[in-house]
Amino acid sequence: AVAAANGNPGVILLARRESVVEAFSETGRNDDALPGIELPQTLKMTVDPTVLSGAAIVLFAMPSQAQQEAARALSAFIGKDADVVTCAKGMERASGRMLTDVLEAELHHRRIGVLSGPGFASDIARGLPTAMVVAAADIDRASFLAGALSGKTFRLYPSSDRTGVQLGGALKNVLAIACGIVEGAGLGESARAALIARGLAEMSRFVLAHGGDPDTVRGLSGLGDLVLTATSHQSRNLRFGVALGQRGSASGRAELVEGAFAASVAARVADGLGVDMPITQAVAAIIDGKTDVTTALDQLMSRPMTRE
Ligand SMILES: NC(=O)C1=CN([C@@H]2O[C@H](COP(=O)(O)OP(=O)(O)OC[C@H]3O[C@@H](n4cnc5c(N)ncnc54)[C@H](OP(=O)(O)O)[C@@H]3O)[C@@H](O)[C@H]2O)C=CC1
Ligand SMILES: O=C(CO)COP(=O)(O)O
Repeated sequence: AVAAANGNPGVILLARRESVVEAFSETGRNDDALPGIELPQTLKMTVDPTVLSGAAIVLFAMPSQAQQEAARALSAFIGKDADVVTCAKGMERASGRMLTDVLEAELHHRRIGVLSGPGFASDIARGLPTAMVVAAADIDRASFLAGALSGKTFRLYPSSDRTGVQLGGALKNVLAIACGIVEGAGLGESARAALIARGLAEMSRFVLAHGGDPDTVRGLSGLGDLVLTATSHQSRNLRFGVALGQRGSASGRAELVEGAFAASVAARVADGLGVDMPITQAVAAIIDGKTDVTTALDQLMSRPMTRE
């Protein structure tokens, strides 16, 4: 929607359900996803995947665990010269792969980018000021994407560190859950600040182990998104964590909580790589029902002292 609002001609939203397209043509809105928000009149919507063949930029905006399935289903329709950009914040649960690796494996020979950073969909769609980052292996491609998608209220910074940008987005969700747990359990705002700072150190180590730039997570994707989702109740990850902290242990979730997937994937991958990620490990153990909040906190606080 923001790409259409920014004056790009021919922006098409490919929906899965005919009912979404019908509702949009009647109301000019998609109340399922963005209740009450008027979408740009220049936006077109369809369920016909053949529209992808003419697209120069294809944004993959479905949840992380659906990206492979969607790529497989849509691969034949996407042109060979298209830039395909994942907007999801996660890692593939079964394999532990980064989403750029998932898309590269499915969409041979297309350029795969990443869009991430602090921005609630409803804020962006309402035209509130937002700054995010778009990464491509080639910085010139990232600059092209930033120029094509940015507008007066939506500012994209180009980056060539796809690894740092996407892992920042995936891991901040885990830390937002941790901050929610701290809030729900009434552990205080000092504890939240400590989690943000130590969580950022975990992110850096994980990014470095994947060959990315550890400094990337101090930018919009990473610190920026963590500040947003660790403090705003608009965040589904934060709200999920608050409920966990109030109950003391895990139970079901009604909406998409990407960090609940990312916690166990990142914990498993970190174990395999020998990367120290105590907060992520604790969140994964609480969600998987292997420990409770009180025990996890005791373990975090009794870890051997190390230099910051
Ligand atoms: N919401 C937000 O504020 C932000 C979200 N993100 C990230 O974007 C990603 C999507 O989040 P969000 O939009 O909130 O999630 P939603 O659960 O709202 O899903 C988004 C869309 O994905 C579609 N979808 C689900 N499964 C599939 C599939 N297998 N194939 C094709 N399409 C599918 C859904 O279609 P249908 O409607 O038919 O179910 C829906 O239209 C997440 O990784 C999230 O972290 C990033 C920044 C901000
Ligand atoms: O990533 C987001 C904003 O940057 C959205 O966060 P939630 O998925 O926690 O709602």
